[in-house]
Amino acid sequence: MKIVFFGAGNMASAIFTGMIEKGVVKPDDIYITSKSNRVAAMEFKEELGVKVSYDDAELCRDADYIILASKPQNFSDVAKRLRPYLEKKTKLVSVMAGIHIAAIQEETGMENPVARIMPNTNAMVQYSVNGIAFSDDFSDRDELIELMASFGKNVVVGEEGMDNITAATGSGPAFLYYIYEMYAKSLEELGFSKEDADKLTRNLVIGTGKTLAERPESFEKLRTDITSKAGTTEAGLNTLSDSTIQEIIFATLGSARDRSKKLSER
Ligand SMILES: NC(=O)C1=CN([C@@H]2O[C@H](COP(=O)(O)OP(=O)(O)OC[C@H]3O[C@@H](n4cnc5c(N)ncnc54)[C@H](OP(=O)(O)O)[C@@H]3O)[C@@H](O)[C@H]2O)C=CC1
Ligand SMILES: O=C(O)[C@@H]1CCC=N1
Repeated sequence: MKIVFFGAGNMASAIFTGMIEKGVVKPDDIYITSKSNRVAAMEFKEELGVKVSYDDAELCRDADYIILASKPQNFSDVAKRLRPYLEKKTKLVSVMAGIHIAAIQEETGMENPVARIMPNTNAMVQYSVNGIAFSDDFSDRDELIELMASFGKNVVVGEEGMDNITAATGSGPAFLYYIYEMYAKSLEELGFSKEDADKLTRNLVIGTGKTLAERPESFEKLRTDITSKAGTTEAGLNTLSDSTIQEIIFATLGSARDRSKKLSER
């Protein structure tokens, strides 16, 4: 198997590190290339044993998958690198937000099979949530689904579902980090030192995440288990649910989804 990453940034490295750590591909099967940051690429070569190349003919030769992992605005440059050498049998897998399958086929000029995937940075700890949408001619879908299962849980959607997935779980970790940031800031306001506020918030989140991983009960049940009649949790929740938190979250996801749609207007 030969998997080539065009882009070796946050998302690409989260994916190939996840795949290698789970052992579904050998480091030797992975080629990476970047635009200009050769130092970062060489560090991955040293740490993980992946291959680094800037020879586009070598990269494209006999590739099973080419992963498009640049920013959407750099895609035209990537397509320019691919066009002279891309082979018809190679499947393209795009991580880029908001670029449609048809646009990828048009820019690369070959109409290769394309899958759009939308993971998140939790791929680094093998806990991504991945949306996947396939072009009609994409064969052997299970192989890609299995590769992606090495770094997260998969949800196959139609291409029209990708804008929502991008908002919900692609950008999702950033929304949650922002909430944790505000939680820690509030702990500082209560009087904790910055260091303790960070430690308390971080471990609260880790512990809650581990509980969710182990207990299948609904969010509501887990919440009510903690809420004593006329106790502290109830008092806090009365304030939390009085405010417009669901509306704020819904509006946040809506803005992210709309931006994903806008990015696809090329
Ligand atoms: N970050 C996230 O949480 C998520 C990101 N995505 C998507 O993943 C994609 C990448 O994002 P992210 O990893 O954060 O971005 P980064 O900026 O971290 O990485 C972008 C990479 O693309 C490389 N690149 C740019 N131009 C070219 C080129 N012409 N040829 C080859 N490589 C090139 C860059 O190389 P160099 O460093 O040399 O410039 C860099 O390695 C985006 O399209 C984004 O929509 C999807 C899900 C989640
Ligand atoms: O912010 C972005 O556009 C990308 C897509 C999802 C997460 N990061």
